[in-house]
Amino acid sequence: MARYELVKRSVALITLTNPPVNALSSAVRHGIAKTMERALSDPKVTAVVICGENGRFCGGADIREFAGPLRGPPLVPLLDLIEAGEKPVVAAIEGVALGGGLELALVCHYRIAHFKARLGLPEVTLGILPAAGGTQRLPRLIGIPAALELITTGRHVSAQEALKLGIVDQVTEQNACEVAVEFALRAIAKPLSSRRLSSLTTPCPPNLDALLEAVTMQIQKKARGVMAPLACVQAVRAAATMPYSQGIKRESELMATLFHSGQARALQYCFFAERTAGKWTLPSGAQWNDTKPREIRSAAVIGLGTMGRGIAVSLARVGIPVIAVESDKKLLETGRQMVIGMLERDAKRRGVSASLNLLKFTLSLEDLKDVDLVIEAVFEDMALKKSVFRELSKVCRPATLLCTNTSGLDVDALAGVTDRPQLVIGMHFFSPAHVMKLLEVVCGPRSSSETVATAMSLGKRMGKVSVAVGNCPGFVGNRMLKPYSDQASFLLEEGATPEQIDKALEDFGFAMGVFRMSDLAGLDVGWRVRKESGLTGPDVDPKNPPRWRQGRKYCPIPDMVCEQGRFGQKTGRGWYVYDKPGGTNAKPDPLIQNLLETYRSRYGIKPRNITDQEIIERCLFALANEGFRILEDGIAARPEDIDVIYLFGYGFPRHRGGPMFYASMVGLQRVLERLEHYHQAHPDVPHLEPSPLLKKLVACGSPPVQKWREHIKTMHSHL
Ligand SMILES: CC(C)(COP(=O)(O)OP(=O)(O)OC[C@H]1O[C@@H](n2cnc3c(N)ncnc32)[C@H](O)[C@@H]1OP(=O)(O)O)[C@@H](O)C(=O)NCCC(=O)NCCSC(=O)/C=C/CCCCCCCCCCCCC(=O)O
Repeated sequence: MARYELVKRSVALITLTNPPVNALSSAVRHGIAKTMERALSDPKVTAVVICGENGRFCGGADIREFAGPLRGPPLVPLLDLIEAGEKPVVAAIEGVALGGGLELALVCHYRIAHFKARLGLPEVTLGILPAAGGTQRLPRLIGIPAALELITTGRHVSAQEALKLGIVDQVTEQNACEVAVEFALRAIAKPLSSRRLSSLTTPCPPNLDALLEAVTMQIQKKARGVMAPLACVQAVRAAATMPYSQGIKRESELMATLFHSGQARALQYCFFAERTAGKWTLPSGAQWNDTKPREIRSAAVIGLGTMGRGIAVSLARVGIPVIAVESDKKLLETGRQMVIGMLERDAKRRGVSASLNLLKFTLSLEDLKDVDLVIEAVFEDMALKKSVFRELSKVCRPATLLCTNTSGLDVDALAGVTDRPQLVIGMHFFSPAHVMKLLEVVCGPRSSSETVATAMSLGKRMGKVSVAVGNCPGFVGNRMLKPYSDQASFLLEEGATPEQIDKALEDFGFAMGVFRMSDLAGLDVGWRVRKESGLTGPDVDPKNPPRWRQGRKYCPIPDMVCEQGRFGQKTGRGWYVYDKPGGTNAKPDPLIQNLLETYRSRYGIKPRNITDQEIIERCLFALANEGFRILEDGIAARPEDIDVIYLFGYGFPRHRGGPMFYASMVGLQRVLERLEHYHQAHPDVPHLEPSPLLKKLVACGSPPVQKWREHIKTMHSHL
């Protein structure tokens, strides 16, 4: 796990060999300990270079080991030993030096980085802190403000920024290993004491307390309830106020508070879930690693509304020529200006030039005859979409992939009007499409494996986290949203207020509660969908009981809010009132309070006191309950896929792991009991009846989330 060679007759070259990222597993730590001992004790060796195999220095501690008992040599004494050695040690950083990888580099006396390398201490994103001396050595090297920023955010820096900050000594465009060996030979005669970071005094700003206080407040505002960044601040404070020997103890105490925490487990689960989500499998057996995607050299986007614009920008900025189509001249011109503006701003932010030459705008679908792939992003109306797909089927060459950006309509019905149903697939982007990372790739029953592979690979190329899902109304994300927001509406009926529900959800960790989020998205969107599905509006039979639709209890309060022209932020009024249309400062509105009181008295509902616990349980357990049904129906292949969709598309707090992981952390038995309790208390409220899969998992002893698949794999898959 660490190779040893003698190069240039006197330099010991130690190569970490644990592909793909040379993580510091127990075996690698053993390897480092053994090879370092050999290098330090061999009189022929005058200097040491440490590098990583396959052009990657080291991706840090082996995160998979955190779940089990800790074995092998502990990192801190091993790293202290390297730093204390009397022979110069040079880190040759290629690829990445992250977490424990950077901490390893920090105990080397010199650091040479390849110009493409990235460095950072991302432990905070895994719910822990850089506990191999990183919180003590980095501040000593680059000062408190810069170290605090890197450690509390986990941000990666480029080699060039690392050089400016003083993290590395040299950046090279050549082979970093060879440069490091030459560097090591020159370092032999130089004294090492000033290169041992643990022996340095941390350069301290005069306003240390104020700085730490400001950063703490910033963290509390941005990452409410998240523990790791706050522990990082305390560890950095120790670097500023204590000698290394005490600081490292404080670092380890703080690590002990985080290491086994639910937040650390959730965040580490998210890390792996995100990577698992890209590994799709179809019922045919075709999967991500045996199906070659087609190369997409050109694309088209139909419709330049909010979604279409964002999609066009997402394609063009990764170098794909895009033809954008609108139905009339005025809309085309507005869309053109918007797309160009967005692309220019995006390029400016990234410090690159805007690829405007890749864009073409047209009114004619005929211009799409030669493109490799089309993404339809017209109004969410089945008849309109069908007419577009019929037309595309006529004008595009037979091999063109036809994708729809519907947020919930039947992808197979669209495939059915084309001459190539196997090349039709859903690509459900989230708004704003050039910003949001999530892409639901909706596989119809007739989508070919090559089509799935191509859509998934295009998503990755656009920097999206792509998840393959099956075809059903609302797919995964929007299907689950309904039980969640329905519970919130029923809670309003029963006595809660929008601000109380939002506060409970925001205290749980959501950036915005369900009502603030609806105000942001626009209440008219859901109203239109409800009208189209006959839940409200003129199509409802007047003899229908007012709070009953399609055989279920129905809460009409959201419709009543819309009937008053309150469409959310854009109209200055929705569930809240705003200082102006488009304003963002949400204030509770007495008119909504009146509306709720009038409604309750009209239907003889006696408002009751609703606790935050009930809000969280009813909204989130109903959400997860629908997730279990989605797994049963084979619409999502694994709970990880659902969680990734909720993390990246719906702002589910990452430190809670996603709705399915959260349910497993609460305990499936408890979730089942609470759903049964609420279902008994409110038998007519939909979505509270526990799903068969939840009951089955509890009956099987509540296996961990990674094992649920074993209990559902025999079920029918729509994927
Ligand atoms: C940028 C990357 C490195 C590479 O990205 P990319 O090229 O896109 O590749 P990926 O798809 O992401 O990854 C490829 C596969 O590699 C797996 N992987 C990646 N990194 C790791 C890792 N660090 N460990 C394990 N596995 C890893 C990944 O899952 C992929 O696998 P697969 O192909 O899907 O199967 C990118 O991967 C990346 O960003 N990686 C993570 C970098 C990171 O976050 N590093 C920090 C890790 S944590 C760390 O280093 C901590 C250091 C402190 C050490 C503390 C020691 C423990 C002390 C314990 C104290 C306990 C107190 C207890 C108290 C008590 O019990 O009493």
